[in-house]
Amino acid sequence: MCFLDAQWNFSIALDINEWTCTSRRQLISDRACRRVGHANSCQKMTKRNHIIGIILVNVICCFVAFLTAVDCLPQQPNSRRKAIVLRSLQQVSSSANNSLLNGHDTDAILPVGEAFNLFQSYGLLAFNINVAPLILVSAPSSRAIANANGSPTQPFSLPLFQMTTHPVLDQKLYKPENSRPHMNNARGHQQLMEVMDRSVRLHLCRTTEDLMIRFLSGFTVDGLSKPWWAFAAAWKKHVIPRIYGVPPSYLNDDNVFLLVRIEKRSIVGSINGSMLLEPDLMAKLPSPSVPDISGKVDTGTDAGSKQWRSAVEFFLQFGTHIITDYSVGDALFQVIVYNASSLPLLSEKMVQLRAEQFNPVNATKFDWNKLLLSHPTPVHVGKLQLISGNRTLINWLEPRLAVSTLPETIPSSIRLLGAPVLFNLFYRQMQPRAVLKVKLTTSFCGDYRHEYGNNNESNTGRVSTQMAQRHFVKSAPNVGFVGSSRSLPAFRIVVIPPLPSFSPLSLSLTRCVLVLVAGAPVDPCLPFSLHVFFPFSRTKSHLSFLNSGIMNSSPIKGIRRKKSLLSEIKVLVVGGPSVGKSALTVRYLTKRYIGEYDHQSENRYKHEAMINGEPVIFEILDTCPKSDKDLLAVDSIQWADGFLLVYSILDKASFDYIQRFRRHVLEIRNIGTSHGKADQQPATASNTIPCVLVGNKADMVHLRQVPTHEGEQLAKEMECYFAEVAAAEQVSSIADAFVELGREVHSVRRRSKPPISSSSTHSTPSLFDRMLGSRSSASIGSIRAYARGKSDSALPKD
Ligand SMILES: Nc1nc2c(ncn2[C@@H]2O[C@H](COP(=O)(O)OP(=O)(O)OP(=O)(O)O)[C@@H](O)[C@H]2O)c(=O)[nH]1
Repeated sequence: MCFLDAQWNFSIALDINEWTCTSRRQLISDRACRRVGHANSCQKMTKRNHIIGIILVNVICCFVAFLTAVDCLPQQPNSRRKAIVLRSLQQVSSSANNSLLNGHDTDAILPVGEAFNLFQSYGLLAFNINVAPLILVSAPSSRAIANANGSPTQPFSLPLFQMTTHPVLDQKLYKPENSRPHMNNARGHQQLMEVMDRSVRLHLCRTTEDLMIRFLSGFTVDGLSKPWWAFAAAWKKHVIPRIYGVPPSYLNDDNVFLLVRIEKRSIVGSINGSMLLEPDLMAKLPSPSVPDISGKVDTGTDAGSKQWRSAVEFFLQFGTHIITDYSVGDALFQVIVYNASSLPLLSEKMVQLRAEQFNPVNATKFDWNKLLLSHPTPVHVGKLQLISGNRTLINWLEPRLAVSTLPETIPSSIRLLGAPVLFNLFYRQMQPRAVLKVKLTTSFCGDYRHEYGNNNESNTGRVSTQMAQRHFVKSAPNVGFVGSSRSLPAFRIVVIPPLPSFSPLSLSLTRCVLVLVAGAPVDPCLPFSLHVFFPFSRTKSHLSFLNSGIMNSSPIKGIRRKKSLLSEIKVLVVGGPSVGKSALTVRYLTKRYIGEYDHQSENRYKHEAMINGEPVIFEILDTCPKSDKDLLAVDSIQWADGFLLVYSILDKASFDYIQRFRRHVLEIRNIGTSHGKADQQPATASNTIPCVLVGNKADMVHLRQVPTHEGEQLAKEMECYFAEVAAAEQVSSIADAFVELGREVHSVRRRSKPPISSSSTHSTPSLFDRMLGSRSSASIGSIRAYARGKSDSALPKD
């Protein structure tokens, strides 16, 4: 609970949308404060929030302690991040000042220097949550919400920086290459040759560092002659093999590496302008009234150690970077490992390859695999990986690229070079889901920008702080720049994106304020500290961290309503393995697509939504069948009020699964009717079992195995809603499916008389309870015990 002792009262702008209770509580505070129009109300609210906060902190700390004890939490960084998430959920309770922030309803409080990564679907570089300091302002300003009578308010906080976000997936910028070149005419060959020429790269890397340089070649930071250090500084030793898809024993200098990379840059953009500093605050900057920070920052030998009085001072001293250029797309890569003694032969072959220039006309004459996989024979062929982490496409590609030139059959990306038709098909499937290039440029205060270009003064991989600062002092006295000293191992990169507004349908790349801190250890007193995370660090624990984030941040905690007003809808998400059930569920809950999900266990979530103008709580059970044959336990089926039936349009077997599941449910229902309701008319599935049918992965229509009309036909038979969706790309259509299911459950409930008494609303018997009578009620008991979390019973009453 050390964070409770934190002296600072800085804030971050945290885009956690509706899946945190903090924003909701913040909203409530804000609205209440505006209604009353008096600062006292904020204080009262704050007091109450504070008490609730402390209680929740205690509960959550116990939970974290428990997880740590059972070793569920990953090592320090993740657990630290987890603690930060939890902390963020609580600290808003002391955010009276925040309620004065106009237009910052979704802000939450984290101490400056704390942040964690939420956005894992950005490919190589995942951006992180804002840690912009609030500064205390003692006089009212134009941005402050003054009292109704215009009298001066109490001191309040404002964020130091206001920055815009930039939509990097702007549909206007994205031009999907849909037309397939006609392979049988010269123009088609020419087109394909051009595509291959610009997208295929083979890099012979003599050392592991060489490999890293090639791997991170799209990421640059002005002023750094070796920018990869900045980006790779966050790579943990044990994560690096996973990043390359090569076992650790091969990553040494006894070997050389061939990096095969096929890249598709769908969107290339640049961002003009720069960070804005609040004009009100700019005037106050020389002596901002901020809480004292007694932290000590070790900036290495270049800059020396210094006591930083405030975050602002630190910032002024060290300056910032923002993103000025970026590109979004996807890239396939594979690392092939050879013994170092093969280097001369490999170099010779590379020359030969370059001479051929991947011309598809010539490509067919070549046995590319023989050329690169037979002689010299690699000691290891790494995994095929896509930077975006899109496993579906890799699963599709792997069998098509299998070669048996080696002792075992291994998918080889080199095969694509000799198979233009396959290359073309694959290339068109690559979607813009990963950030492939980022250029960070020094910027400050809107009108200043300087580019170092290639800085030859420092060839150590670290910019010379003294040199940078000399420059800044000359040209812009307020701007500083920090580099790492030679004595320290690497840069720590600090990304401070501002007020992220990740719109549901378009990926927004937040322009980052970035502070490079000389390889200093994370210092709790350091104003800004953060790692850059990579998609390959999506370990199981990382995923469970994310899941637990969703769980812990259940909006239920923030609902201030009588329980009985909220009806509960239990939804079972059903479908064969890997159809995208988790992707759909997480997309609905968080509006985000992560790419990889926990396949080992069922996950249960709660989420508040409006159905027909009424608030409801969706309790969603994301199932996890072991195989196509696993049609789920009867208990789970009985538990549900409705089913979200998911199949993948790329997988006929998953469509068949839905049909088998439907029969299974009907059989269970027949058991129910034969036991207790034999005299009843057998109802159709549709009028008793609310369900919706969803065909997922509609973004990959080229690989479709289930035609739309078959989905429609099945939905017609079940008399239910049907849609083809893509969890990877859509939000609203997925939300529609859930809402539609909620409506269906409501209408079935209305049809089934007698109406449910208000006292039992919270534990509304499921449809199967009602159909199967007491037998099922008893069996559900155990599940209910789980479903009734503490958070429910602790709901404050109006
Ligand atoms: N292209 C594409 N891939 C998707 C989509 N939805 C999910 N995936 C991918 O499909 C794979 C499986 O997704 P999951 O959400 O784990 O599927 P699941 O049904 O929960 O899997 P199990 O838990 O094993 O039953 C992952 O690699 C996802 O990235 C989609 O709309 N489009």
